[in-house]
Amino acid sequence: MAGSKGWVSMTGVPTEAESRDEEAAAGRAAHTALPAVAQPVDRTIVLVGLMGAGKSCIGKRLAAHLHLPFTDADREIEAAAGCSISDIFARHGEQAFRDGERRVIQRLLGNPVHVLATGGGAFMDPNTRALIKERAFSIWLRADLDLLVKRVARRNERPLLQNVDQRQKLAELMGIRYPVYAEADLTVDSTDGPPEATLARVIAALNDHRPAAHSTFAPRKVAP
Ligand SMILES: Nc1ncnc2c1ncn2[C@@H]1O[C@H](COP(=O)(O)OP(=O)(O)OP(=O)(O)O)[C@@H](O)[C@H]1O
Ligand SMILES: O=C(O)C1=C[C@@H](O)[C@@H](O)[C@H](O)C1
Ligand SMILES: [Mg+2]
Repeated sequence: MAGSKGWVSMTGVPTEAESRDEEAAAGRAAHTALPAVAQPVDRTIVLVGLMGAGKSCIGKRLAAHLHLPFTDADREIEAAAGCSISDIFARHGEQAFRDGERRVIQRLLGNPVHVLATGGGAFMDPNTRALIKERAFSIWLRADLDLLVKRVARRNERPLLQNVDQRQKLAELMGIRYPVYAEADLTVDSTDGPPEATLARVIAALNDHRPAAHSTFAPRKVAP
Protein backbone atom coordinates (compact mmCIF):
# COMPACT_ATOMS: atom_id res chain seq x y z
CA MET A 1 0.00 0.00 0.00
CA ALA A 2 1.27 3.46 -0.81
CA GLY A 3 3.19 4.90 2.12
CA SER A 4 2.81 1.76 4.25
CA LYS A 5 6.53 1.44 4.98
CA GLY A 6 6.80 5.07 5.99
CA TRP A 7 9.46 7.12 4.30
CA VAL A 8 11.22 8.38 7.38
CA SER A 9 11.76 4.90 8.80
CA MET A 10 12.84 3.50 5.44
CA THR A 11 15.90 1.28 5.85
CA GLY A 12 16.86 0.67 2.25
CA VAL A 13 15.64 -2.91 2.04
CA PRO A 14 16.55 -4.39 -1.35
CA THR A 15 13.75 -4.14 -3.91
CA GLU A 16 13.31 -5.43 -7.43
CA ALA A 17 14.97 -3.29 -10.05
CA GLU A 18 12.86 -1.59 -12.67
CA SER A 19 11.35 -3.88 -15.29
CA ARG A 20 13.97 -5.10 -17.75
CA ASP A 21 11.60 -5.26 -20.73
CA GLU A 22 11.92 -1.65 -21.81
CA GLU A 23 15.68 -1.64 -21.28
CA ALA A 24 16.09 -4.74 -23.38
CA ALA A 25 13.99 -3.28 -26.17
CA ALA A 26 15.83 0.04 -25.98
CA GLY A 27 19.19 -1.67 -26.14
CA ARG A 28 18.63 -4.07 -29.01
CA ALA A 29 19.31 -1.57 -31.78
CA ALA A 30 22.38 -0.31 -29.96
CA HIS A 31 23.86 -3.82 -29.80
CA THR A 32 23.90 -4.13 -33.53
CA ALA A 33 24.83 -0.60 -34.57
CA LEU A 34 27.41 0.57 -32.03
CA PRO A 35 30.95 -0.52 -31.19
CA ALA A 36 31.70 -2.52 -28.07
CA VAL A 37 33.32 -0.95 -25.03
CA ALA A 38 36.88 -2.16 -25.32
CA GLN A 39 37.85 -2.68 -21.67
CA PRO A 40 35.95 -4.78 -19.15
CA VAL A 41 33.72 -2.65 -16.96
CA ASP A 42 34.88 -3.34 -13.43
CA ARG A 43 32.91 -0.64 -11.60
CA THR A 44 29.34 0.44 -11.56
CA ILE A 45 28.78 3.25 -14.06
CA VAL A 46 26.82 6.09 -12.46
CA LEU A 47 25.04 8.67 -14.61
CA VAL A 48 24.63 12.14 -13.16
CA GLY A 49 23.06 15.32 -14.52
CA LEU A 50 20.02 17.56 -14.39
CA MET A 51 16.39 16.52 -14.82
CA GLY A 52 15.85 15.69 -18.48
CA ALA A 53 19.55 15.15 -19.23
CA GLY A 54 18.80 11.54 -20.18
CA LYS A 55 20.18 9.56 -17.24
CA SER A 56 17.31 7.06 -17.33
CA CYS A 57 16.95 6.99 -21.11
CA ILE A 58 20.67 6.62 -21.87
CA GLY A 59 21.33 4.49 -18.78
CA LYS A 60 18.92 1.79 -19.96
CA ARG A 61 20.50 1.71 -23.37
CA LEU A 62 24.06 1.70 -22.04
CA ALA A 63 23.26 -1.16 -19.68
CA ALA A 64 21.74 -3.22 -22.47
CA HIS A 65 24.76 -2.47 -24.67
CA LEU A 66 27.15 -3.58 -21.94
CA HIS A 67 24.97 -6.59 -20.97
CA LEU A 68 24.78 -5.22 -17.44
CA PRO A 69 21.76 -4.74 -15.16
CA PHE A 70 20.24 -1.27 -15.06
CA THR A 71 18.97 0.44 -11.92
CA ASP A 72 17.20 3.79 -11.66
CA ALA A 73 17.75 5.28 -8.21
CA ASP A 74 14.52 7.31 -8.40
CA ARG A 75 12.49 4.15 -9.01
CA GLU A 76 14.32 2.33 -6.19
CA ILE A 77 13.58 5.20 -3.82
CA GLU A 78 9.89 5.03 -4.75
CA ALA A 79 9.86 1.27 -4.24
CA ALA A 80 11.55 1.58 -0.86
CA ALA A 81 9.20 4.36 0.27
CA GLY A 82 6.08 2.76 -1.20
CA CYS A 83 5.00 5.99 -2.89
CA SER A 84 5.99 8.37 -5.67
CA ILE A 85 8.73 10.98 -5.38
CA SER A 86 6.09 13.70 -5.57
CA ASP A 87 4.31 12.11 -2.60
CA ILE A 88 7.56 11.85 -0.63
CA PHE A 89 8.21 15.57 -1.16
CA ALA A 90 4.60 16.46 -0.30
CA ARG A 91 4.30 14.28 2.80
CA HIS A 92 7.80 14.44 4.27
CA GLY A 93 9.62 17.29 2.55
CA GLU A 94 12.73 17.50 0.40
CA GLN A 95 15.17 16.85 3.25
CA ALA A 96 13.58 13.48 4.03
CA PHE A 97 13.77 12.63 0.33
CA ARG A 98 17.47 13.54 0.27
CA ASP A 99 18.18 11.43 3.37
CA GLY A 100 16.40 8.45 1.81
CA GLU A 101 18.12 9.02 -1.51
CA ARG A 102 21.52 8.91 0.20
CA ARG A 103 20.69 5.61 1.91
CA VAL A 104 19.28 3.99 -1.22
CA ILE A 105 22.27 4.99 -3.37
CA GLN A 106 24.64 3.73 -0.70
CA ARG A 107 22.88 0.37 -0.86
CA LEU A 108 22.85 0.30 -4.67
CA LEU A 109 26.58 1.03 -4.81
CA GLY A 110 27.10 -2.17 -2.83
CA ASN A 111 25.43 -4.22 -5.58
CA PRO A 112 27.42 -6.02 -8.29
CA VAL A 113 28.63 -3.93 -11.22
CA HIS A 114 25.71 -2.33 -13.08
CA VAL A 115 24.59 0.94 -14.69
CA LEU A 116 22.97 3.30 -12.21
CA ALA A 117 20.91 6.34 -13.19
CA THR A 118 20.81 8.73 -10.25
CA GLY A 119 18.27 11.42 -9.52
CA GLY A 120 19.30 14.93 -10.52
CA GLY A 121 20.23 16.02 -7.00
CA ALA A 122 22.04 12.89 -5.83
CA PHE A 123 25.57 13.89 -6.86
CA MET A 124 25.11 17.22 -5.00
CA ASP A 125 25.15 15.38 -1.68
CA PRO A 126 28.78 15.39 -0.46
CA ASN A 127 28.57 11.89 1.08
CA THR A 128 26.94 10.38 -2.00
CA ARG A 129 29.45 12.11 -4.23
CA ALA A 130 32.38 10.82 -2.19
CA LEU A 131 30.98 7.28 -2.28
CA ILE A 132 30.45 7.43 -6.05
CA LYS A 133 34.03 8.64 -6.50
CA GLU A 134 35.33 5.84 -4.31
CA ARG A 135 33.30 2.92 -5.63
CA ALA A 136 32.00 3.80 -9.09
CA PHE A 137 32.78 5.49 -12.39
CA SER A 138 30.69 8.58 -13.03
CA ILE A 139 29.49 10.15 -16.25
CA TRP A 140 27.87 13.59 -16.39
CA LEU A 141 25.28 13.85 -19.14
CA ARG A 142 25.42 17.55 -19.90
CA ALA A 143 22.61 19.27 -21.77
CA ASP A 144 21.87 22.87 -22.63
CA LEU A 145 18.99 24.83 -21.17
CA ASP A 146 16.74 24.87 -24.26
CA LEU A 147 16.95 21.11 -24.58
CA LEU A 148 16.27 20.49 -20.88
CA VAL A 149 13.23 22.79 -20.97
CA LYS A 150 11.92 20.95 -24.01
CA ARG A 151 12.45 17.52 -22.47
CA VAL A 152 11.02 18.15 -19.02
CA ALA A 153 7.86 19.65 -20.56
CA ARG A 154 6.88 16.11 -21.62
CA ARG A 155 6.30 14.92 -18.04
CA ASN A 156 5.04 17.13 -15.23
CA GLU A 157 5.69 15.04 -12.13
CA ARG A 158 9.04 16.41 -10.99
CA PRO A 159 8.40 18.19 -7.68
CA LEU A 160 11.14 20.78 -8.14
CA LEU A 161 9.58 21.85 -11.44
CA GLN A 162 5.97 22.11 -10.33
CA ASN A 163 4.30 25.49 -9.99
CA VAL A 164 7.45 27.32 -11.08
CA ASP A 165 8.84 28.83 -14.24
CA GLN A 166 10.65 25.68 -15.41
CA ARG A 167 13.20 27.52 -17.53
CA GLN A 168 14.11 29.84 -14.67
CA LYS A 169 14.36 26.96 -12.17
CA LEU A 170 16.50 24.84 -14.49
CA ALA A 171 18.79 27.82 -15.18
CA GLU A 172 19.17 28.35 -11.44
CA LEU A 173 19.98 24.67 -10.89
CA MET A 174 22.49 24.73 -13.76
CA GLY A 175 24.35 27.57 -12.06
CA ILE A 176 24.56 25.68 -8.78
CA ARG A 177 25.02 22.15 -10.03
CA TYR A 178 27.08 22.22 -13.21
CA PRO A 179 30.37 23.01 -11.42
CA VAL A 180 29.71 19.99 -9.17
CA TYR A 181 28.58 17.63 -11.93
CA ALA A 182 31.85 18.58 -13.63
CA GLU A 183 33.64 16.53 -10.95
CA ALA A 184 32.34 13.36 -12.64
CA ASP A 185 34.97 11.14 -14.26
CA LEU A 186 33.64 11.85 -17.75
CA THR A 187 31.42 14.50 -19.32
CA VAL A 188 29.30 13.65 -22.35
CA ASP A 189 26.95 16.03 -24.15
CA SER A 190 23.37 14.87 -24.34
CA THR A 191 21.98 16.39 -27.52
CA ASP A 192 18.76 16.59 -29.45
CA GLY A 193 18.09 13.75 -31.88
CA PRO A 194 17.97 10.01 -31.35
CA PRO A 195 19.19 8.68 -27.98
CA GLU A 196 21.55 6.37 -29.87
CA ALA A 197 23.63 9.40 -30.90
CA THR A 198 24.23 10.26 -27.25
CA LEU A 199 24.82 6.60 -26.42
CA ALA A 200 27.45 6.47 -29.18
CA ARG A 201 29.24 9.44 -27.58
CA VAL A 202 29.14 7.74 -24.17
CA ILE A 203 30.69 4.59 -25.64
CA ALA A 204 33.35 6.61 -27.48
CA ALA A 205 34.17 8.52 -24.28
CA LEU A 206 34.52 5.27 -22.34
CA ASN A 207 36.80 3.88 -25.02
CA ASP A 208 38.89 7.07 -25.05
CA HIS A 209 39.24 7.11 -21.30
CA ARG A 210 42.78 6.28 -20.26
CA PRO A 211 42.70 3.48 -17.67
CA ALA A 212 44.49 3.98 -14.38
CA ALA A 213 46.99 1.37 -13.24
CA HIS A 214 44.79 -0.92 -11.17
CA SER A 215 41.27 -0.45 -12.42
CA THR A 216 39.94 -0.12 -15.93
CA PHE A 217 37.50 2.60 -15.02
CA ALA A 218 39.17 3.98 -11.93
CA PRO A 219 38.60 7.72 -11.55
CA ARG A 220 40.89 9.88 -13.65
CA LYS A 221 43.94 11.44 -12.12
CA VAL A 222 44.14 15.07 -13.15
CA ALA A 223 47.51 15.88 -14.68
CA PRO A 224 49.49 18.55 -12.74
N1 LIG B 1 20.08 11.84 -25.46
C1 LIG B 1 18.77 11.84 -25.72
N2 LIG B 1 18.33 11.88 -26.97
C2 LIG B 1 17.02 11.92 -27.21
N3 LIG B 1 16.04 11.93 -26.27
C3 LIG B 1 16.42 11.88 -25.02
C4 LIG B 1 17.81 11.82 -24.69
N4 LIG B 1 17.90 11.79 -23.35
C5 LIG B 1 16.64 11.83 -22.88
N5 LIG B 1 15.74 11.88 -23.88
C6 LIG B 1 14.29 11.98 -23.67
O1 LIG B 1 14.09 13.09 -22.77
C7 LIG B 1 13.17 12.76 -21.75
C8 LIG B 1 13.82 12.88 -20.38
O2 LIG B 1 14.85 11.93 -20.27
P1 LIG B 1 15.15 11.09 -18.92
O3 LIG B 1 13.88 10.77 -18.21
O4 LIG B 1 16.04 9.97 -19.30
O5 LIG B 1 15.94 12.18 -18.07
P2 LIG B 1 16.59 12.01 -16.63
O6 LIG B 1 17.96 12.58 -16.71
O7 LIG B 1 16.48 10.60 -16.17
O8 LIG B 1 15.67 12.98 -15.75
P3 LIG B 1 15.23 12.87 -14.18
O9 LIG B 1 16.38 13.39 -13.36
O10 LIG B 1 14.03 13.77 -14.09
O11 LIG B 1 14.92 11.43 -13.89
C9 LIG B 1 12.65 11.37 -22.08
O12 LIG B 1 11.46 11.52 -22.81
C10 LIG B 1 13.73 10.77 -22.95
O13 LIG B 1 13.21 9.81 -23.84
O1 LIG C 1 17.12 17.29 -9.63
C1 LIG C 1 16.58 16.89 -8.59
O2 LIG C 1 16.84 17.38 -7.47
C2 LIG C 1 15.61 15.77 -8.68
C3 LIG C 1 15.59 15.01 -9.81
C4 LIG C 1 14.75 13.82 -9.97
O3 LIG C 1 15.47 12.83 -10.66
C5 LIG C 1 14.27 13.28 -8.61
O4 LIG C 1 15.34 12.64 -7.94
C6 LIG C 1 13.71 14.39 -7.77
O5 LIG C 1 12.60 14.89 -8.45
C7 LIG C 1 14.74 15.49 -7.51
MG1 LIG D 1 15.53 9.68 -14.57
